[in-house]
Amino acid sequence: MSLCRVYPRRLLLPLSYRTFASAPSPVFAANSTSTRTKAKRVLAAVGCISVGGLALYRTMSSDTPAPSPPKPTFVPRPIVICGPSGSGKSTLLTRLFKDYPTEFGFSISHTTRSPRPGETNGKEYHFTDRDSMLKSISQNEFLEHAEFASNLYGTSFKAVQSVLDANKHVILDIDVQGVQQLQQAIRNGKGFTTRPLFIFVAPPDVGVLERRLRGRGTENESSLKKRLEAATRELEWGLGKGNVDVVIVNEDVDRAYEELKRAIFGDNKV
Ligand SMILES: Nc1ncnc2c1ncn2[C@@H]1O[C@H](COP(=O)(O)OP(=O)(O)OP(=O)(O)O)[C@@H](O)[C@H]1O
Repeated sequence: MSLCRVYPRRLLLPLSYRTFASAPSPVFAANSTSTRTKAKRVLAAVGCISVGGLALYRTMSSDTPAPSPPKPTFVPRPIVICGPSGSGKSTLLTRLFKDYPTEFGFSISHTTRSPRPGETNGKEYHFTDRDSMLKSISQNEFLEHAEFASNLYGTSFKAVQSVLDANKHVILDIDVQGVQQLQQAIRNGKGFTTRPLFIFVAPPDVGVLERRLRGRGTENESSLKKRLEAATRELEWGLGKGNVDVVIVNEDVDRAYEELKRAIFGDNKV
């Protein structure tokens, strides 16, 4: 289903680098009653209404007070950032959260990987063990989950909800497998609906990616190899036509950050 058939143009965010040729339909999966209930809460909070199994973003009503400048104005919408490990997602998001502390909230993923030096449980990730995570997944507590470099990663409904409860636009930093899973569920049209903005952050090339990952000093040779192998597949997918809404090539970080803001705010960025 074409995105533009579902959404009147005025409801779409301004995007740079649009690749809408086969953009996923804006349907959000929920596969159990309890999951559907949670999904309903999530969707209600992001300002979506369900129309015939599809979602339309609620526009600002006329009595909604206009945001006072210089704050950016944009339709509330989940933002999904993905891209190879080391491409610079965290670097860009750290800037965004610093510059817009009240607008955005990070959906804190769960992972079974060990914390890196400086990471705190409940801040960068909810660090957990495989058995607990598998149990939660089987109880439909996760919006998406995937295995990457021998560790599980996932986004719980609760993590998304807690950002929405704080009245912030939710940002998900998830790996490509998680995005593919989310998009597949969306295409299956199982139930409740929302359509995130999908942004792919790419390195200039894999050689640069390797140097950055080595420079970060967080990987051993084995995990580095897995990340680089995955990167090749992920790049093929991310740069493929229509898989995401926006591609940002992070060569110069300042320029990449400008592109990120343009993708999110259009021309309304401060
Ligand atoms: N444009 C850039 N130029 C040079 N170095 C960069 C640039 N962007 C990011 N880096 C550096 O590259 C390394 C990887 O960046 P970052 O940790 O943000 O990647 P990531 O995509 O969040 O990785 P992961 O998915 O593994 O968390 C960091 O050391 C960061 O400082």
